[in-house]
Amino acid sequence: MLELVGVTKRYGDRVAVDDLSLSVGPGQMFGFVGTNGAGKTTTMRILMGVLEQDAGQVRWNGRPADADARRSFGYMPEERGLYPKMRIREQLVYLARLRGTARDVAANAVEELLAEFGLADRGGDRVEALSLGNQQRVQLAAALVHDPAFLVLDEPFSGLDPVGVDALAEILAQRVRRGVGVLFSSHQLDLVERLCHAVGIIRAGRIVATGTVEELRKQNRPRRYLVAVGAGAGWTAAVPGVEVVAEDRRDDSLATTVELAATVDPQQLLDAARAAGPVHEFRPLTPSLVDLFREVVSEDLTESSSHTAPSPATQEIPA
Ligand SMILES: Nc1ncnc2c1ncn2[C@@H]1O[C@H](COP(=O)(O)OP(=O)(O)OP(=O)(O)O)[C@@H](O)[C@H]1O
Repeated sequence: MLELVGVTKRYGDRVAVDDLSLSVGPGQMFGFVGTNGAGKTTTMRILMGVLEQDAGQVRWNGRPADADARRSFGYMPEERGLYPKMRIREQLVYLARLRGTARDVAANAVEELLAEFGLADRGGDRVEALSLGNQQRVQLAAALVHDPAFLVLDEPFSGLDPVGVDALAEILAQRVRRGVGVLFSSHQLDLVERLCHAVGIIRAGRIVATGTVEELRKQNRPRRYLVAVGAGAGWTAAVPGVEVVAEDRRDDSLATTVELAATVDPQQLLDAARAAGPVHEFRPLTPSLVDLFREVVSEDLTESSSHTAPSPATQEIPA
């Protein structure tokens, strides 16, 4: 189990990570999402010991994470870090050896990984001879080469084509099935929603929502329904606590998106719709992670910016 407890990091006056806590269990895939400059990379660097936090703690299996613990982690840093002139096979063996893997074990692991990543015939090439997407695969292989117990991946899917995304997702899923915990950042929210057991949304250095996507949907969120009725507008007035969010005129009906107050039973809404005219469609609207993300990152921006000390030259603008 990996835990961050109350981690805070400042760069001068700027609070990049603010009292951040999260945990990722064994065999859990955790998606770390947030707007540009929200603090994801800083958090991951602290997790790996590349940066030191000003307050808080990184814990691994119930104890403060030390160098040994971190050696058992696999890391794909934002700045990447392959040697462009070095041959791929040689480089991966070297990185595994740095992490304490015996030479023959490393050599076998590298051959397996090259095959897994579809690079079996490129092992003798220099990194710089590969396409960017393939360099990315080698970078991921480098994070996996010492059979890590935990993976920290900064934007591992960026730059991969859809086939590469699926291949990497499967490689990670295999590790997860073997009990490896994975924390990765991504701006590809559809992918995060598809792959992750849990997500954490970070805004201005703080976790503003965390849990499964299903849990995030339920957290204090008004329920929305789409109702298409062969009648004019205004029928929703019959049910107190129903607010019309959008209306869309169709050939045979008016499709109304409504938000229900907690007191409203959706059956009342259906009854009112049927009383108004023939009901062509009636369904709850499930927000995607993109919808949830937009909601939580756009809430209370005035409050979120108040704990940073903005400098006009460097201030990030939340999306
Ligand atoms: N070395 C540094 N010196 C000063 N400020 C920094 C430094 N590194 C990061 N920051 C600031 O800390 C904040 C968090 O940055 P960080 O790179 O962790 O965000 P991020 O969520 O990874 O963003 P992105 O999605 O764009 O990669 C930003 O405001 C950034 O400008």
